[in-house]
Amino acid sequence: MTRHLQHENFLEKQRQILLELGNDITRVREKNDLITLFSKRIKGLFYFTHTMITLIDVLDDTYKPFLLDHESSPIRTHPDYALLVNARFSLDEPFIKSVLETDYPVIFELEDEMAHPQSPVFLRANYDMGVKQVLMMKLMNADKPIGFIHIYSDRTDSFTQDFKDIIRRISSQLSSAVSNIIKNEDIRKKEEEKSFLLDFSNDMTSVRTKEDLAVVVRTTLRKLTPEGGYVIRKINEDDLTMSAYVYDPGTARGNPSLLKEVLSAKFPINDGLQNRVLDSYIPLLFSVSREAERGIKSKYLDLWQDMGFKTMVGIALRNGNVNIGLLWLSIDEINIPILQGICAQIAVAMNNIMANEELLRKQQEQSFLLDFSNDIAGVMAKADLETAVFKVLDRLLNTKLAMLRLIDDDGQHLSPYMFDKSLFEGLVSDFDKLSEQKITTDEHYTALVLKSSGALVLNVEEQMQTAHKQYAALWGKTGFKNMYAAVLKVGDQILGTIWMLADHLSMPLFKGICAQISTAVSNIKASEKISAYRKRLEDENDYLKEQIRTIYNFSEMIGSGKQMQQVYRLISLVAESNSTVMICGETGTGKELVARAVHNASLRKDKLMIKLNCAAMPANLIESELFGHERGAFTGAVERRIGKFELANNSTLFLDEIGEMPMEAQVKLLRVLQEREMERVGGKTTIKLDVRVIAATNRDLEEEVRAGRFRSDLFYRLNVFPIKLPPLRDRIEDIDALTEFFLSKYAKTTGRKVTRISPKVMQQLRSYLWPGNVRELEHVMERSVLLANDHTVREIYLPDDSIGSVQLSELPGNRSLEEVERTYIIEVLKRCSGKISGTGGAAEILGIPGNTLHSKIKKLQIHKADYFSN
Ligand SMILES: Nc1ncnc2c1ncn2[C@@H]1O[C@H](COP(=O)(O)OP(=O)(O)OP(=O)(O)O)[C@@H](O)[C@H]1O
Repeated sequence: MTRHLQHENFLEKQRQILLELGNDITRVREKNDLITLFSKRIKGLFYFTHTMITLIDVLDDTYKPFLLDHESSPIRTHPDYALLVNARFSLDEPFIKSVLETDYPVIFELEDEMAHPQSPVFLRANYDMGVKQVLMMKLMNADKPIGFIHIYSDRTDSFTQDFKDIIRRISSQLSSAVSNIIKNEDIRKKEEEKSFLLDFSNDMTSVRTKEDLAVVVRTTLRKLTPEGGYVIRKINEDDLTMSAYVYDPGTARGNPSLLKEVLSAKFPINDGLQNRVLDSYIPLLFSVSREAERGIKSKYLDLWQDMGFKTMVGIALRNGNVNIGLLWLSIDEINIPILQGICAQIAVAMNNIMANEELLRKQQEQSFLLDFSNDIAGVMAKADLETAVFKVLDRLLNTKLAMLRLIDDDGQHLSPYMFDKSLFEGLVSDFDKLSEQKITTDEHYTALVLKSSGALVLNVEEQMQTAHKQYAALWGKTGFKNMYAAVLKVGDQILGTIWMLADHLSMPLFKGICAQISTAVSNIKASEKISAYRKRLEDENDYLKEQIRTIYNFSEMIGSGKQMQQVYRLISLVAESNSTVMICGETGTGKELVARAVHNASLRKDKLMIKLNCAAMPANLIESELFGHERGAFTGAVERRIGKFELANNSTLFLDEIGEMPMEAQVKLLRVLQEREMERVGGKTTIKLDVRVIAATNRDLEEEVRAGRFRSDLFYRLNVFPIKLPPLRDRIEDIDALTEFFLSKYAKTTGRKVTRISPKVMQQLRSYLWPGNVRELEHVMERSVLLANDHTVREIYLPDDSIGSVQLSELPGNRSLEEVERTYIIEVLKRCSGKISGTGGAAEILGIPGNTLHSKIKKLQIHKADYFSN
């Protein structure tokens, strides 16, 4: 075959191969097919060992392997092969620059290149594996270099002019094929990103809690970086620091105590690293070692180094424009859209979780406060408050009552009221002494809390650095981080201050607890005041009872004559029984005294005897007086009133002047005496009674019964144990003793030193008839003591000397007592010009109540004509 023919054949073959290569290139879908097909076809024409296509990255002025002809590459057994495949090579060195400068293929002898240290390392690897030459040509797209085709040969004469021509001719086809592959890869990558984010977004819809979030984020990030670790840090309430929120150290193994420390620490936002992430709108990639070299001292950097994380990407987590935290992820390569997509969704989820947590916290706080309010509602004593407070603090966990101080009555001082003794046990030797101290409202911390809006929180460590560290030093010893203080007040009234130690306490919860303690303290104080007041009343009551007992002492009944001896005997007999006693006797004979003597000698003596004067009550009121009434029982009954019967329950009811009781009331009284129970007027409930009744009258009740003015059945009910008191004129033997008794009694009460009575006066006293009985004698003596000029009573002032003496001298021995009384009353009435009661009235002179005089007038049938006639 001629040379020419040979050449023609070669050209034909070349055309054929180039045509096939063109077809191949248009069909290529898988990027590595391109290089293998290319190699195969070209190898049909020329000799070479292997080829490679590298791509330029304009972002960092590098180029990196893109398509590799693995199978035929002699360097695939080279120890650095794996590194080289993933390496990036600088565009800023003479070797590659010479390729970029020309539109033609360039051939290099590797032997020569080994002399240039700047030449890319892949040349050295090829050289090491016996490669001698390399043909390089840039690949262009739209007038811009996008990469290079490398063809290597282990011979020195492979790259002939024909070879170079062919490469130059197919370079544009190769370029567009590479561009297409890049475009396709881009599209596929975007689709993958989309479906990745879609999957993530689907997973995120089920996230409700921090724990859910941790699971979804871990699964997703593992897909991006199977071995990487991450931490999501949340900005703390102080807006100055960040703490770990959700994390996963990945497969890295680090120092566990360092990990624990970093996870529980608060890191300042402005640490030179985190602030850069928060300020950036795109994810930032950091080299851990470079940042450490730059002088960033954060502990988490030490941890990353310890865990072997080389590069970390930081992405801000934002809600709208507000930073809420950041994500640190250990990863080598960053895919900005994916990371931004993930972080946007994490931020939304975190926001929802935090809102949920806040809602839950509020609900928990409310139910907590409700429980506390139930516990504290009925508290009326300090001990109960103490129990309730310690119980609530126990439930709060790690919160202690350091001190509750109350403002003294002077408004200037505060005294300790309550505190947790166990808190300071063993910390201060003389805490008891310290806790007893009163402080003033000017004391630094007290003034601080009083000036506050109601509550404040003090950082113990910070306070220990201040000039006022006396208390802070003590707080510091307890180990708690914060002191929570509040003013205890109800309305505008400040009651005191409260101090609680805790590491963390929700302010709304603390305020809620303090408000309830305030109410309880105020209730306790009020209740203590009421108790003190009641105690005083009880003491006064005891004193009064004692007084009454002394005044009306059984033993102070004067008179030891035969008749009075009999009376005493009857009193002793009946006292201890519960029998109804009926005391009869003229006015002033001492019926009430006897009634009290019976009561005081009875088992009911510790209770007050209740007295009702039946004559002094209008008939229409006596019923309500006896039985009480309900509100609205009748016009004027504006509120419920307790009647004498109810008051006398378990004691004695003394019904004085029973003979004057109106008939209607007599019926009601009878019913109570029979049934021992009653209802209030207008009331529906029956009240059981245990009342001992003592009645007294100066009327002849049997006569009253006969005359139809007193119910016989009631009379028999009352007249169970009658005691009849003799008139004074029938027991002249007692007059001396009584006179002596009243003399000393009134000398004492008036402060006059009157000690004796002249024999003349004594004689007068003995001979007087004493219509007003002992009461009259008592009054006479009271007046006489006041009028005496020296130590001796030399004159007495009887109502009217003339009456007494005249009557005495004129008294015929055969007149009945009634007649004498009648004459005497008529005389007195005459002197008073018919005036019966009131000042200067006959009743006053006679020393008897007006009603008694009225009854006597009626009984003795004294008519106006008798005393108005002359
Ligand atoms: N035996 C006595 N010893 C000392 N004081 C007496 C004695 N009897 C009566 N008195 C005194 O006389 C006064 C009148 O007594 P009291 O009120 O008990 O009489 P009364 O019979 O109930 O009178 P009236 O029927 O008017 O109610 C009282 O101050 C009482 O202390």
